[in-house]
Amino acid sequence: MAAVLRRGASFICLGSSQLLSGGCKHGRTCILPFFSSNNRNSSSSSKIKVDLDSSTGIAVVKFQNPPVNSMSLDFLTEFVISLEKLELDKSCRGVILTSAQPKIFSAGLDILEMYGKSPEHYAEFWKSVQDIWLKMYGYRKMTIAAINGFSPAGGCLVALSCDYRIMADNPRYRIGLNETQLGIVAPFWFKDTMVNTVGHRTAELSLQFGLMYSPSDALKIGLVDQLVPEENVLGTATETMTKWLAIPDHAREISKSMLRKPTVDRLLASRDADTKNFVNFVSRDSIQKSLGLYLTMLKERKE
Ligand SMILES: CCCCCCCCCC/C=C\CC(=O)SCCNC(=O)CCNC(=O)[C@H](O)C(C)(C)COP(=O)(O)OP(=O)(O)OC[C@H]1O[C@@H](n2cnc3c(N)ncnc32)[C@H](O)[C@@H]1OP(=O)(O)O
Repeated sequence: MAAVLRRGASFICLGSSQLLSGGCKHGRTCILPFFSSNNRNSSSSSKIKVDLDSSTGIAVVKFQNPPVNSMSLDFLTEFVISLEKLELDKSCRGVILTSAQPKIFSAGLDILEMYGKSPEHYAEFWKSVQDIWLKMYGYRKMTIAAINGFSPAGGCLVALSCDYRIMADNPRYRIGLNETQLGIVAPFWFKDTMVNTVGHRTAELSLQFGLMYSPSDALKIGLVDQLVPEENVLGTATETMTKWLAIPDHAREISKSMLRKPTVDRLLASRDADTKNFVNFVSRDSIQKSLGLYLTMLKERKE
C-alpha cells in the first residue's frame, strides 16, 4: 500500500505494516497534522497541496499530479484525507480547489485505473471515486472550484460538486461530462449532479453527446458561474469566498444540506450495487477495448 507522507504541517499515513497510531478511514494509519501557531498552515503531500490561512478561514487545495492531474487511487485517497482534515479544522470555513498544473484543472479519472486491472482493483478504485464525491457534495464547508484549465469527466464532476465555479476565460479550455465519447457511461450520481446544476433538458443533451463546453458556453448553460481572465482565477475565488463567508456558517450549511442530502442519500442507499455495476461494466471486453482505443488515441495525438 502506498505511503502518504506530509511534510511541513506534517500528517503521515503509512501502510498497515508500519502502524504508528490509531486508525483513520481508508484503511490507512494517520498521524494528524501538527500546525504551527502562525496564521498560514501549509501541507504538501505528493499530489495535493493545502494552504490554510486561519486568519481568513480560507484553505486553498491545489492538485499537483503532473502531467494532467488525473485522479488515480492514490490521488483520490490523498484528496479525501485532505478534505476530511479541513472539515474537522475549526479554523477553516471554506475551501478553494484549483490546479498547480498549467492549463489543466484535472483530466478526470485516471483511465489506467480502469484498464487491464483486476475486479478487486476496480472495486477499490470505484469506492474511492464514490468517497470523494460523497465528501465533496455533502461537504459542510463552503467550496469554490477555481477552474484554471481543461476539466473533462471526473474533473468536471469535482467542479460541479463545489458550491460555486469560477473558470478561466480562455477559449481553448473545455469542461463537461464527456464519458460517452470514451464509450463509457456516467453513473446516476454524476448525472444527478449535472441535472441539479444545469437542469434536466440541458443534461440530456450534454450527457448523451458527451459534450465538452468552451468557457463561454459553460457559462451560458450554468455549468460554471463566472468567467475571469486566467491570471485572476484564484484572486477572484478568494474574494468570492470572503463574500460567502459573510453568511453565518450554520445557516448556509443547513440550506446546502437540505438541497443536496436527497442526492447524497441516493448513492448511500446503493453504494454496493453501484460498485458492482461499475466492476461488471468496466470489466466487459467491449468496454476494455473502448478504453484501450481511447488511450491509444490520446498518445497518438502527440505524434
Ligand atoms: C450502467 C452504468 C454502470 C456505471 C458504469 C460507470 C462507468 C465509468 C464511469 C467513469 C466516469 C468518469 C470517467 C472519467 O473521468 S474518464 C477520464 C476522462 N478524461 C478525458 O477524457 C481526458 C483525456 N485527456 C485529454 O483530453 C488531454 O490529456 C487533456 C486533459 C486535454 C490534456 O492535453 P495535453 O495535450 O496537455 O496532454 P496529453 O498529452 O493529452 O496527456 C499527457 C499524458 O497524460 C495521459 N492522460 C491524459 N488524460 C488521462 C487520464 N484521464 N487518465 C490517464 N492518463 C491520462 C495521456 O495519455 C498522456 O500520457 P503519455 O505522456 O502519452 O504517456
